[in-house]
Amino acid sequence: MDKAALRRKLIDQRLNLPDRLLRADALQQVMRFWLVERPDTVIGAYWPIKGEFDPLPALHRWKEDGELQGTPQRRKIGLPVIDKQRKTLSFHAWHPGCPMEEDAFGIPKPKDTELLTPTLLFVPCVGYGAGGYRLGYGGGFYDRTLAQINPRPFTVGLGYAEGFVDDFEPENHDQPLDAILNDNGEVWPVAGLSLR
Ligand SMILES: Nc1nc2c(c(=O)[nH]1)N(C=O)[C@@H](CNc1ccc(C(=O)N[C@@H](CCC(=O)O)C(=O)O)cc1)CN2
Ligand SMILES: Nc1ncnc2c1ncn2[C@@H]1O[C@H](COP(=O)(O)OP(=O)(O)OP(=O)(O)O)[C@@H](O)[C@H]1O
Repeated sequence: MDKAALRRKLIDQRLNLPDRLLRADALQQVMRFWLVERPDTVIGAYWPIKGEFDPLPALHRWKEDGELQGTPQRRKIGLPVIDKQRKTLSFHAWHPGCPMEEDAFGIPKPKDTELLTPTLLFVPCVGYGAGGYRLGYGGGFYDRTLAQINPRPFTVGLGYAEGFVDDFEPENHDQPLDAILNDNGEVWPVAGLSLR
């Protein structure tokens, strides 16, 4: 199957997931437990489209949990803003109810908020495979951004279990993710397997 057809199949399957609410709930739980071990105070995420898992409720709670730490911690959430010339992403502060506008793809993005430097990025996956490789919508935005960004944030793919592609073949420009979480838990890196 070519990449475009695989993309269509996976998006269609995701839009028609019968038990998406249960799965979304499970993945939010997985995210929240996973985040407990992390030192980050600035996290980049995304505004969900096309049946993507919504990471924002769990992140908003993570942000509020920051205030409850022994020493209260100011935590920030960023959403992607497309740089049209460079075809890369930058991340701008978001909080519920903050002013938004639509980007070139009709996706809401924060309007004129602070530019952030996330140390952790949650990356939406249409599909994903062994080795932390992911399939996106084909814009190459994350690949291009990750190829240039310095220092590189820790990257964590998010997707439902259905998005796993058994025989996914990465291309040269594909940037592998450091971890992948789905509704069953952390599925990459695989415990006991160390390639890097
Ligand atoms: N929620 C979310 N926001 C995101 C991304 C993402 O993957 N998810 N992006 C991650 O990069 C960037 C936007 N990238 C996008 C790239 C293409 C399309 C899109 O709709 N493309 C057309 C044509 C695709 C094709 O040529 O096959 C389409 O799907 O109809 C949407 C967003 C930034 N924001
Ligand atoms: N580092 C890079 N520099 C220049 N072009 C790149 C780079 N990485 C990827 N591209 C280009 O981006 C295009 C799309 O790549 P690909 O199909 O892997 O996107 P994707 O990962 O599905 O999309 P996205 O990252 O936007 O979700 C490819 O044609 C590729 O040539």
